[in-house]
Amino acid sequence: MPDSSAPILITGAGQRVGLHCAQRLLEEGHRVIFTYRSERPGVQTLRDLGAIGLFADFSSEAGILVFIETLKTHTESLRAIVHNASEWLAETPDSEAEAFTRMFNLHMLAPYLINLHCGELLRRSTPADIIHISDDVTRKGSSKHIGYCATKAGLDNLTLSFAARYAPAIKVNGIAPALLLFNPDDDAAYRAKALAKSALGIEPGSEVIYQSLRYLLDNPYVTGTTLTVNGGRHVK
Ligand SMILES: NC(=O)C1=CN([C@@H]2O[C@H](COP(=O)(O)OP(=O)(O)OC[C@H]3O[C@@H](n4cnc5c(N)ncnc54)[C@H](OP(=O)(O)O)[C@@H]3O)[C@@H](O)[C@H]2O)C=CC1
Ligand SMILES: Nc1nc2c(c(=O)[nH]1)N=C([C@H](O)[C@@H](O)CO)CN2
Repeated sequence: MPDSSAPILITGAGQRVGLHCAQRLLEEGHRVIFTYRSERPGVQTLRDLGAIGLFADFSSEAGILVFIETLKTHTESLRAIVHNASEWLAETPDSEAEAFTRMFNLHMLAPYLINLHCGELLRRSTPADIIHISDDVTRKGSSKHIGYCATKAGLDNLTLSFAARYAPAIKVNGIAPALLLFNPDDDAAYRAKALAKSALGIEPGSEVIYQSLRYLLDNPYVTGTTLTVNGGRHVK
């Protein structure tokens, strides 16, 4: 059974992948602290399961720093930090810079500042992990989500730097998924096109990320690695 004394922090867990992973961590005996930006049914679900929910908006430096201070009033240690919160924004006319800045803050500045300011909380747990949820698309770039892809690529680089900085006390790894879950407004044509991009051709759902998370949490000899979970897009 995992050591349930130090909680796991997972960001953006009010829905979809984050909610699923938080629920699975709770099922397996971990204490969980999660962040949410919007009040959703999943937020109450996690509270009812005993998790601590903290509001956080990582779209600005101020919001990130306020969260860090709030977190430290709720725990003196952390088993792991899972940086899951994300926005998948395409380029839209006249809002390119605003969207880029939001995603830079969310995908890079928040993990950077949280990792730096919470290193001591992680050092009070053995083992200790940081896990960045990135995106397989960083392998080749994206013509339609340029800012998203660039900021996720920056997150991949943070994995390398923090792995070097925090070894051997804290393992730092990434998970780079391709399609996991469609969004409600994805039409049939989009869904067929997306499924055709991978060798395995499925919409796997959130459990494949929990399986990857479990592997990284349990394996004492993996750091500085980003796991590709992409259905074989790279061999298609
Ligand atoms: N879904 C997929 O197919 C794929 C997902 N990924 C990655 O996997 C992870 C999980 O994906 P998915 O579950 O679809 O993610 P979502 O798009 O559902 O986003 C997760 C959460 O991030 C939170 N969030 C967004 N912006 C902010 C912000 N400024 N401050 C704080 N929280 C914020 C949202 O909170 P709220 O709802 O409270 O506003 C949301 O619930 C993400 O990192 C994503 O990039 C990678 C490839 C494919
Ligand atoms: N924060 C999010 N990031 C991503 C999402 C999402 O819904 N939220 N979705 C995708 C797509 O599924 C893409 O992988 C399909 O090719 C990517 N990132």
